[in-house]
Amino acid sequence: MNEEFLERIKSYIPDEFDGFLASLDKPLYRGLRVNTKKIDTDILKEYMPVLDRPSIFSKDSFYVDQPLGNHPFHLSGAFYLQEPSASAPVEIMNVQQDDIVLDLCAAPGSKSTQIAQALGDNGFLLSNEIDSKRVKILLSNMERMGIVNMAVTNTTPEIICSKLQGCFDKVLVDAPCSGEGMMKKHEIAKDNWSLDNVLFCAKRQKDILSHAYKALKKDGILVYSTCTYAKEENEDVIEWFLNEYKDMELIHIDSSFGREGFIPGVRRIFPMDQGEGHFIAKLQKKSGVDKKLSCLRSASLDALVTSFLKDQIEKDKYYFYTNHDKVYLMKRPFIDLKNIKVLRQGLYVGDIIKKRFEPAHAFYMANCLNYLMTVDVSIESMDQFMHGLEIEQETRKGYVALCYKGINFGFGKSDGKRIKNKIPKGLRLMEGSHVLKED
Ligand SMILES: C[S@@+](CC[C@H](N)C(=O)[O-])C[C@H]1O[C@@H](n2cnc3c(N)ncnc32)[C@H](O)[C@@H]1O
Repeated sequence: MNEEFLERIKSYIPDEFDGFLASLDKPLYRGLRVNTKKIDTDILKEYMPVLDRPSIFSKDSFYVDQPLGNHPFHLSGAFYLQEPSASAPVEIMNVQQDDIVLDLCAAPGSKSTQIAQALGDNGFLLSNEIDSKRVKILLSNMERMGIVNMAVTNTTPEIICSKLQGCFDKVLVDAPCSGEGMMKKHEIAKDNWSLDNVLFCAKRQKDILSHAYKALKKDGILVYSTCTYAKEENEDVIEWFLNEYKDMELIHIDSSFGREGFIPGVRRIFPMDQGEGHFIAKLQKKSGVDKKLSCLRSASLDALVTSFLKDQIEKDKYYFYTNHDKVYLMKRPFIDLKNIKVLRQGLYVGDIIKKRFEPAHAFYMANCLNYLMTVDVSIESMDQFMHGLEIEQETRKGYVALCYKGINFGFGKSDGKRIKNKIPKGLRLMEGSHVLKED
C-alpha cells in the first residue's frame, strides 16, 4: 500500500488509523438492493432466506456474502448487486415520485436504477454517461431492471446541462474520483495512487459540478458523492463550489449511518462504518429558473404495432415514440432531446421489419406493464432458456413473457407446445455456467 496515502489517512483519523488498516485485510462488504419495481422486498425475503442482514444505508438493501450473479432473481432484475454504502447517496437524495432527475455520471447504473425505482409514473430519469463503452453497460442494466420512464444519453456534462438548463428537481454527481475506497476491490489502485491523480480528479470534479449547477432548477437538490477519502476531492470541492456559486446552500445531512465529514453537514463513510467508503454532500440551489422539459406528442402507431400491443398489454395507458421503424413506450410523455446523443428513451418495444413486428427483449423486462400473456417456468426451464434453448410448455400461441416466480426474465414465441427462444445472444449463459438453485 502506498505510504503517502496511508500517512494522509492517518492525519485524517489518527485515533482510528489501526482500525482502518485492519479493515483493509477484511473481505469486501457485498450487498444487494431489491428492485421494488419488480418485486416486493418481503416477498423476495421469503424466496431468499439469505436476506437476513438489512443494510444500514438504505431500505430494501441487504448484506450478502456469496456471488449471486447467476441467481434467477438477479438475471430477472429483481435485485441489483451493490456495495452497501454505495446506496447511501440516493437514500440521502430523497427522490419523490414526480421528480425529474439527472444522473450525470451514471454508468454502470447502480445509482440510476436506485433512483428509477423511487420514481412514479410521472417521474423521469435522465442517465448520462460520457464513456461510450460504459454507457452500453448502463443501458443493459436499465433494461434488466425494467426501467420505463428514462433516457440514457452519451455526452458530456457540458452539453447535457447547457441544453437542459434549469429543468431538474434533482441532480446526482457521483463523480469520477481517485477511488481510494475501492482499493480493496482493485489491487491495481493500490500501486497507482498519486497525489497528482487526486488533484487531477479534484479539478475534473469542479468542472462537472459547474455544469451540474446549470441543470438544476430553482430549489433543486444536488447530491455530490465520491468513493474516495481524499479531502481535496470531497470537502475542498464542496467549499470551492459554495464559494463559486453563492446561491448554493449546503443541506445538513443527519443520517444514522457514517459520520460527519471534515466540514459540518457533509457525510463520510469509512470502512469501519460497515461499508467500503463514500463521501456525500447535499446542496440546494436557492435561485434560478424553473423550466419544464419540453415534451413530444405521443406517436401514432402503424397498424402492425397496434395489433401486437393489443395482444400484449393494455396499450391505451401509455405514450409512444417511433424512430426509423423502432417503437418505444413510456408512462409519461417523451422528452425532446434533439441534438443530444441518445442511446435510448423509454422502453424499447421492438421493430417493424418488412411486414411484421419483431418485439424487443427489453419490452418484456418491465413487470409493471401487466402483460396479458405470461408463462411461469421452472428453474430448470429458465436454465435451458438462458442457454438459448427452446422449452416445452403448453401456452397460447404467439409471443409470451417468460417469468420465474412471477418476475419477467425475457420472452419467447410459442407454437402452443414449444416456446422458441428469444433471449439475445449477448445475455445468454455460457456453457458450464448455470442459473443458481435458490438456497
Ligand atoms: C463513480 S463512476 C459512476 C458510478 C455510477 N454512478 C454508479 O453508481 O453505478 C463515475 C463515472 O463518471 C464517468 N466520467 C469520467 N470522466 C467524466 C467526465 N469528465 N465527466 C463526466 N463523467 C465522467 C466515468 O466514465 C464513470 O462511469
